[in-house]
Amino acid sequence: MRAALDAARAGSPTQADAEVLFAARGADLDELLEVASRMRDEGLERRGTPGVITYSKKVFIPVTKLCRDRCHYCIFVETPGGLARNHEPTYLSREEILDIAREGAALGCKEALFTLGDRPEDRWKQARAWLDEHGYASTIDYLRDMAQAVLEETGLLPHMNPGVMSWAELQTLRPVAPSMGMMLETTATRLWSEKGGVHYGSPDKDPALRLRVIDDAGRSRVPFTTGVLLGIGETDAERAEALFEIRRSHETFGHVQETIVQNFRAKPRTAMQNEADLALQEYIAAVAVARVVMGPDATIQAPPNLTDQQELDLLVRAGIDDWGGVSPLTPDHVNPERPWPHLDDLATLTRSTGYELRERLTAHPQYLTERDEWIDPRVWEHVDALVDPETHLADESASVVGRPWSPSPAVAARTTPRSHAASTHVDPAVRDALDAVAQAGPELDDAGFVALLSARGEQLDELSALADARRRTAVGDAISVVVNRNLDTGAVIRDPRLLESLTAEAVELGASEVCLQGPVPADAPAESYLEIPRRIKAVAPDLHLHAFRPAEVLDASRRLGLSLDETVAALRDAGVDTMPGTGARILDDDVRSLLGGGAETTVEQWVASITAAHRAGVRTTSTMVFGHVETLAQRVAHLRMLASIQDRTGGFTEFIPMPYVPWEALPAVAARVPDGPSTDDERALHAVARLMLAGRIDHVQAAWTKLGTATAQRVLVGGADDLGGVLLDGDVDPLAGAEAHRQLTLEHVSRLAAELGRPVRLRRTDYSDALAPTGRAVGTEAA
Ligand SMILES: O=c1nc2n(C[C@H](O)[C@H](O)[C@H](O)CO)c3cc(O)ccc3cc-2c(=O)[nH]1
Ligand SMILES: C[C@H]1O[C@@H](n2cnc3c(N)ncnc32)[C@H](O)[C@@H]1O
Ligand code: MET
Ligand code: SF4
Repeated sequence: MRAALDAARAGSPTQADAEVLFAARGADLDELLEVASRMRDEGLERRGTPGVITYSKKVFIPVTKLCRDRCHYCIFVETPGGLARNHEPTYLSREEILDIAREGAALGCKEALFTLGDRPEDRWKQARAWLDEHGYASTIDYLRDMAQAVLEETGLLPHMNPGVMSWAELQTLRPVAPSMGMMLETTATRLWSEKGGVHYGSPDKDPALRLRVIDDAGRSRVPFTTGVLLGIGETDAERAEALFEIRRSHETFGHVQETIVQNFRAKPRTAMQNEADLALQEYIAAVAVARVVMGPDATIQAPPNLTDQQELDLLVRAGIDDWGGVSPLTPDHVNPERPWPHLDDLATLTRSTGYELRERLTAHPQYLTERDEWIDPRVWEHVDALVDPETHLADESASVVGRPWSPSPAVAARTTPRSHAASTHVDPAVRDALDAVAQAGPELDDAGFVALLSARGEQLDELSALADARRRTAVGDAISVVVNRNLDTGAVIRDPRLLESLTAEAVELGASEVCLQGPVPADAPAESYLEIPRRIKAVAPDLHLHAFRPAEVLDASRRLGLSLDETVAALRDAGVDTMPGTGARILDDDVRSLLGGGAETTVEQWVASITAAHRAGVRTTSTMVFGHVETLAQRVAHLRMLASIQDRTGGFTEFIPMPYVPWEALPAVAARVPDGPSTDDERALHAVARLMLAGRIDHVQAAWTKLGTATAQRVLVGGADDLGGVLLDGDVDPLAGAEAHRQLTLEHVSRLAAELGRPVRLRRTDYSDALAPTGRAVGTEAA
């Protein structure tokens, strides 16, 4: 205990320290509280809000109480029979939802908390029937529509808490909600997998699945609320593990805006009705442990209705800086027997502990100051209307009224007033380059293109518009997409039957392409490079095979003892149709060695294998990874090099700009370069690529797995024309592809295009038209 307290004081408790600290009592607990308090104060000081404890004035909207899970502690969940007995609806109607939100707005509430059961349509035919009757494919689709209605009709900001969300569902909800959340609850898998555990029989409570949702929210740049639920059968070691998992995800993605430490309250009529509530000392210690694990810059939230009022001061001593959502109107439907304290009482109580109660918005200040990255442009205007521009907390005097919601992120971004400085920022070099490129197109000199890459504000909008016009002339208005699946070369070699079943499934799902990623492992025969394509073609002769990057072509050439030309010809004859031109990074050897730690192919090698492919009649994509250590001039030089290869070979099908993503980089690189490029940078690069490559490479792809779908849409109206592949996961082995879990459905693609007022074109890998797939799963998302 002594060592653990010292480690906490020094700001570096290990997971083992944390485990010990949960048991602090008496003088040890006093010391822990003091350390946690000090840490919280240090963080508040750094954020410029010393002595402030926040809350969000909210209404609670229980959209549906049906749920496919059956958590033993939950009193919120209902069966269709139970709903009928209570005269409660299957889903709250649009009018019921708007009534709650309107009444909340009148009381000054600024958050609409949508909390509901997980995917009820998968378990209850009544839920499925209700959605069908109202024209919704899923609960999540209904939720998106209702959040949009709340924004338009009332101005409240939605916070989404619908349980487990897929990557695509996160993308679906992001345009209507500045923040979302899902409690991790616990990492104790046994509570889920073993009979008798509180999560037994609840598919959405698999800790591995929940951790993936939390990570996916980070990848999607969604300000995210999560936390632990204590007292449901977990041990101190498991509590420590859960907190460290939340910390790990936040250290990777930077998105955990608050960590809730929620104490289980025993409920009547649940399987756990006879379990004791968590003892006060134990709970207080756990809150303090959460603070010392998450650190001074984190927000630690404890709900003020789950602890008795006369004991709330202990939570403040334990290091919280937030009370979460508090409602002057609606009950906490998850804990309906525990009313929230009156806001005046909460303010008085907070003041008596030496702190000031202040209202915040559903997204926390640090995410609102970087709204381009964290907040979808479609809710900027709604957020701007309620935020205090100094503190980025709530403007408590703002009037909460509905505002129009534009389906297009590009339109929303253009029409939301920018700060004065941003919109009037005029760079004379950019002005000259814009004028020149409008005349000269790709003939503009390098310095001109470098200037364009730094365009911002209205000048960036002008650049995007120029590129958009050039795109329209080159390829028309359709947004193209290919139905494909990724396969990991190593995975299909390790399991000898996987390749055939994944290929057959791809055909059945309606894919026109499979893409093999990664090298043949060193301990497998080099001939696998030829055998895998042959086996794929034996199962599916019409499937397009997109396989082997330059790094793999080089590896195959070395191991097969063939020249590059011979290698490519052999791969082609074995069934390879086209090759991914990935691994180009920035075509500059200094930059490459900085990024790859020496393991990277050289520029010469990359170019040699690409041009060998082109000579053999095998077309390739071309790529770039930007926004790390390279200069703007190096970006321009990279594009020039691709253009000159294309002038010689004509072998590139498209250009795919990929923003640098720190969490996919080598740890040493991520430590050096902790952030990816800004959205402005991404828009400028796509526009410049379109202008520089005009007449040479017709297609510029929006890499949605890396950009996120909102930024993908913005670059699709700023030079790009293609969405790449939908990346089906399938059911046989959903983890078989490198970008597993990040899949688009064709429905989702249609919606993204429709929001931009553009048609979709299904293409094959070579950009010829593809037949509409008849596959069973392309239109719907695998659950
Ligand atoms: O009233 C409640 N609000 C809950 N909230 C909402 C929370 O009070 C606020 O809405 C957030 O702090 C955002 O402002 C949650 C939000 C999440 O993202 C995840 C879990 C919860 C849990 C609860 C809860 O049990 N009761
Ligand atoms: C909204 C959040 O509330 C938590 N939750 C659900 N039931 C209870 C309960 N009886 N006591 C405390 N928290 C609960 C879950 O973790 C859920 O994610
Ligand atoms: N069902 C979701 C979950 O458990 C939402 C909160 S519980 C009512 O995460
Ligand atoms: S806690 Fe959430 S997932 Fe579990 S039964 Fe209740 S509503 Fe469903």
